[in-house]
Amino acid sequence: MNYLDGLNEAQRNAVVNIDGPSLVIAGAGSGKTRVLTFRIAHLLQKGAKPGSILALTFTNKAAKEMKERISAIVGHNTAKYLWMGTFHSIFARILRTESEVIGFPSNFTIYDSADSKSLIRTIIKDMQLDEKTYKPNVVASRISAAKNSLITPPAYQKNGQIMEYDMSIRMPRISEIYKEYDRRCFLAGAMDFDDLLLKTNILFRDHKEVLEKYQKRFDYLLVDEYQDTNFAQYLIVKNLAALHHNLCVVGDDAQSIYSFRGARIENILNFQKDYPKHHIFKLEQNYRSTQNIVNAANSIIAKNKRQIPKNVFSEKSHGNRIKVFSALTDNEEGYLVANEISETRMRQHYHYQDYAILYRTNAQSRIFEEALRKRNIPYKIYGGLSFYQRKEIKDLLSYFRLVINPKDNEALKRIINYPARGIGDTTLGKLEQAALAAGTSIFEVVQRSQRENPAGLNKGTLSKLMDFAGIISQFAEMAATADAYDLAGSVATQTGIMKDLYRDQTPEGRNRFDNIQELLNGIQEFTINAREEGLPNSLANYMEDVALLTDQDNDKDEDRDKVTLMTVHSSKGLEFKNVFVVGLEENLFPSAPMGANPSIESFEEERRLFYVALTRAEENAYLSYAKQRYRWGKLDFCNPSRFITEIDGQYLDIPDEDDFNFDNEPQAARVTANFSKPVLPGKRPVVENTQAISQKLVKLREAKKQSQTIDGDDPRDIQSGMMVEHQRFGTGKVLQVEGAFPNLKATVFFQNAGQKQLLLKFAKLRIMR
Ligand SMILES: Nc1ncnc2c1ncn2[C@@H]1O[C@H](COP(=O)(O)OP(=O)(O)OP(=O)(O)O)[C@@H](O)[C@H]1O
Ligand SMILES: [Mg+2]
Repeated sequence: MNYLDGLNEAQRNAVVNIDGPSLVIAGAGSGKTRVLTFRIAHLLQKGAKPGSILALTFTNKAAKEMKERISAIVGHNTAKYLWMGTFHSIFARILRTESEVIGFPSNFTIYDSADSKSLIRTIIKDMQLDEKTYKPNVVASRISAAKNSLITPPAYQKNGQIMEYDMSIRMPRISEIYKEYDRRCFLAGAMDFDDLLLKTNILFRDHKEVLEKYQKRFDYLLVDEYQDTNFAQYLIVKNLAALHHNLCVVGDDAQSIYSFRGARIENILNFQKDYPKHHIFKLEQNYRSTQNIVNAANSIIAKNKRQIPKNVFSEKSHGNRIKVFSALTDNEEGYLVANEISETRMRQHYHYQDYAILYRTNAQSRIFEEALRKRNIPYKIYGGLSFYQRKEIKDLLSYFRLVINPKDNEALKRIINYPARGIGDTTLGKLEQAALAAGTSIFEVVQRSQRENPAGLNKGTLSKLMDFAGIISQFAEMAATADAYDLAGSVATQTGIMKDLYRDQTPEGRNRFDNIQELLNGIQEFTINAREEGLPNSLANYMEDVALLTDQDNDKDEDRDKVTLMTVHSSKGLEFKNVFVVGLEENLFPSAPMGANPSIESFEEERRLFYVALTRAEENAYLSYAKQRYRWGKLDFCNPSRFITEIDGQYLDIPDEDDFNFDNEPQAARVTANFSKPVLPGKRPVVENTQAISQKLVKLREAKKQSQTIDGDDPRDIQSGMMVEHQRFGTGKVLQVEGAFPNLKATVFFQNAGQKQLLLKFAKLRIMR
């Protein structure tokens, strides 16, 4: 079959018109990524060289899948030469080749966000600022935002608006921290994630010959998820495409969800201005989801003011309505979801991998993990603390980093005394200060110590430092010839890390040991694969892959048939047969408005995020919320999210439908009307109004539940010490009853479900006599 047969007419047009700038703008699931994939295959069929095509995707996984599909059409030996990956991985690769002209070694380290924060914290301390005022997280995100807008330290200092803002948040010295941070990264031969884009821009700006080389190399540029590019990315693409103008971008303004990381929806809106001679392609048919899901998603995104009008329809079956789960507690929400997975999997022969649970914040995963574990449902989590961020893994990786780039100060600080070799914090502090004073790296000072002793250390310490420098140098020598696996294995054993972990026979200790084994297995696999592909297989090459992993990327083969747990942000571009969008409560999703005057933009972004979540579903979508939830260590009473009420009621399956009163919609309409008006300073009509409505809904439902009092005993009869039975949690003992009727609250310890706080009027407890 010809590959073009797998496309509809609009898609085919977008694939075969290969010359000049093209914009493919279309709703979720309409085949944008497919068009991009087939367009590349088509270019290759028309004789373009694979090495002249650059495709930028949002995750490495997306790039890999795209490459596999293209391989299936044109053959692996052609496809393997394509330049395909995330912005960060592609430009890291280019920087490795070109970095020397901007003063960085080609083996520069990529600092992850933990390294960046740790360095920022050190600088705050060295500047004798208070960490309570200068919160490292806030400083880090200010620096990151500046970099994504291509604002260098000198420009930062000169920018009145920025400086004023920093004053207003009482951190007037962020500009100095930024400057020092930049200097120390440079001394350490390190770039953080944002630098990969910033330094590429600097490279192209200051070295026209380098820019020209890549402009000539890439005849064709393609970008997926263009709506989430930031200014730094936008400018790189614009510069690279300036010679041939063969730039094809695909995106959906309704799915722009990364403004907090500097993404600019304008990039897609301005494409037409930037390239007056462009072609525009609109795709309208959604191939992913049932009609019910597509219609529901359309009904909610229509409420956003700022958008390019789009028509999206599905010709798949009508499908089921979207089920809404209303849970009493966050624990019950977990239970309901796990239960539904078990039941539908059995009944409809789904696999575990056909399910995804999507939440707004990583912290919500725990409840679902517990619920799934109780039912023996296998799952995998994306994001959060990844495998590579675990202490033992980071320790070993820090050795690798130091061996590859001895200037890497953050790595050195982590392992100079691990395993313990008697080099204390005071010594390290002295070394670091000596390095800063001399404008060099800590390792350099360590090496010089024997001759010059610049840090003024005693003999015993000096000899320990020499031993340390000796091992690192020995590995560095080995690195010149050894492959990744041999070198990694030597480091793990000869440093004593393996022995140290082996000695700890507690379950956690064994777990750590296993993790290191797992890491080494991964390195072995990398080494073998690279050798088979004829690609470089040094430890430096392996580390490059690890440094550039994104949230979606830590997928392993053994993870195949598992339920997926991830944030909505990381679900972008993916699809699952069954999707649970959970935690749909005001102030959670949509998240709590920021600052005193929440902007319309930020609400609209939350709505786009919800649109992304809903449109991941192919066959069934579920929405759930809890009325009580533990957040920040205390029990909160929650209102259902406005997003539930904003969906046209005909697409929903709500347990007690009349509570939500969709046929009679003046209230919901009022919410929308207010929503589109600017929010006046000091007034928050949007928030108050919806909350009032949500509260009303909850009250209506509560009243109804009370009038039904199924089975449960009168809450007033329940006393501490009694054995009680709960419909779902089973048998438990009442530990405490507090509050006044009708709002009596009990703490109950359930044999199988653990300790729970329950509002007795909902809990329907039966006293066991
Ligand atoms: N013409 C077609 N025939 C059959 N299946 C198609 C066709 N076009 C797209 N699909 C399928 O529809 C699904 C959605 O396509 P794709 O992921 O490319 O959409 P998208 O527009 O990139 O979505 P998103 O906005 O979520 O990134 C995929 O499973 C894809 O294979
Ligand atoms: Mg896509």
